[in-house]
Amino acid sequence: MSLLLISFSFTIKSTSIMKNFVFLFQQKLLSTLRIRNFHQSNYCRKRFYSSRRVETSNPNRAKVTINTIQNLYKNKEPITVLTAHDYPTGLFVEKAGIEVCLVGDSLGMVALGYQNTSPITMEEMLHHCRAVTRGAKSPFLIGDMPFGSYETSSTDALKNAIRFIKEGNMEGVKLEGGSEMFETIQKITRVGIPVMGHVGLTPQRQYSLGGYRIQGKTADSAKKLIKDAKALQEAGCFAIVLEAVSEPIATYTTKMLHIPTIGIGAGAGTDGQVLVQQDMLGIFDRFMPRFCKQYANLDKIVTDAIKTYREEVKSGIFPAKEHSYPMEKGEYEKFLQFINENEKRSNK
Ligand SMILES: Nc1nc(=O)c2c([nH]1)NC[C@@H]1CN(c3ccc(C(=O)N[C@@H](CCC(=O)O)C(=O)O)cc3)CN21
Ligand SMILES: CC(C)C(=O)C(=O)O
Repeated sequence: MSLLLISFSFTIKSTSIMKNFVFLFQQKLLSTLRIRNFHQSNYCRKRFYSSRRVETSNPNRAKVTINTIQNLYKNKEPITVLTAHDYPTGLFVEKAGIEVCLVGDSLGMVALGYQNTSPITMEEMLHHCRAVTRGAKSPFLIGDMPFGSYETSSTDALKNAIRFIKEGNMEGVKLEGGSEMFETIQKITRVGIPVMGHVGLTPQRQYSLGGYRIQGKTADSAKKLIKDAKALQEAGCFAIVLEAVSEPIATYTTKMLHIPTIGIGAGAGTDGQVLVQQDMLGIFDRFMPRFCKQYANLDKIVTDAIKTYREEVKSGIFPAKEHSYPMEKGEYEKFLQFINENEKRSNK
């Protein structure tokens, strides 16, 4: 028995010695690999990537979750939302510290040039959602359900909402409409997909609204808006966009609800604000709603830069020496000699 115990403890010891040995070996291997990787990456950068690297992520930002949004709301801190439609615009949202990134269907107009938001498809939206998430890592990500993807039945809506999560890498969806969307919103939120409601000016219904018209200007229209907002809250929305709504009614709705309202053209009384990125940067040529503040005139900056490039190519200023690649020393002479000899041979 004791012999058995001794041999048993010896086996344990020897396996633990073996384990230690393997561990040390792994550590050594890892450190060598790390050094190799370090050399390799430096080597790659120097030898193969002559382009300059730029900052691609924001390590100082914590991930924004639905809890962060609820905390902002509780603490009465305004919630900032901005649209993005691809990698660079997603990266701008990331770097500027915006809390919620909305891949809005307005991208159909501002990025794809459609006349309105009606034609954009699920496939187009998902393609843009994926691109945005490569740039916007920290913000809470909301995908906008396109016209026709959620109205036909609550099952269709749920299927498409799930596609936004699985194929678009989104964390929630937004859909337009009021009390008539109750069942649909319930169905989506019950499987754990956060839904952002959207009332007031609902651009997907522009034909029945008679165009992009401000809502909640009359008592009757205000009554309907309030009823709709309440229904969205009851259905389980975590927030509601109030678009182009008269300021008093947007403020009233905000006070009435216990979920945050995100305004666009709804005045200063909402819990957060959302703008279309191209509008506030001055790169959308079609219209500029009164509610939008233009924080930059990128159209002019970009067009001027491209004009200068064109002029410099025409006049020979670009490319300069620093934009060109030299050959290795003495190699061009060698090359010329080869050409000369070849010519002599073919002339014979
Ligand atoms: N680039 C862009 N920005 C947006 O804000 C936006 C889109 N696209 N596409 C979808 C909807 C359409 N939106 C719009 C478009 C125009 C007006 C507009 O011109 N409104 C008039 C007031 C009209 C009235 O008095 O009823 C204005 O002068 O602001 C408003 C909202 C908002 N959304
Ligand atoms: C304007 C915002 C709220 C939107 O719905 C969009 O960008 O499509």
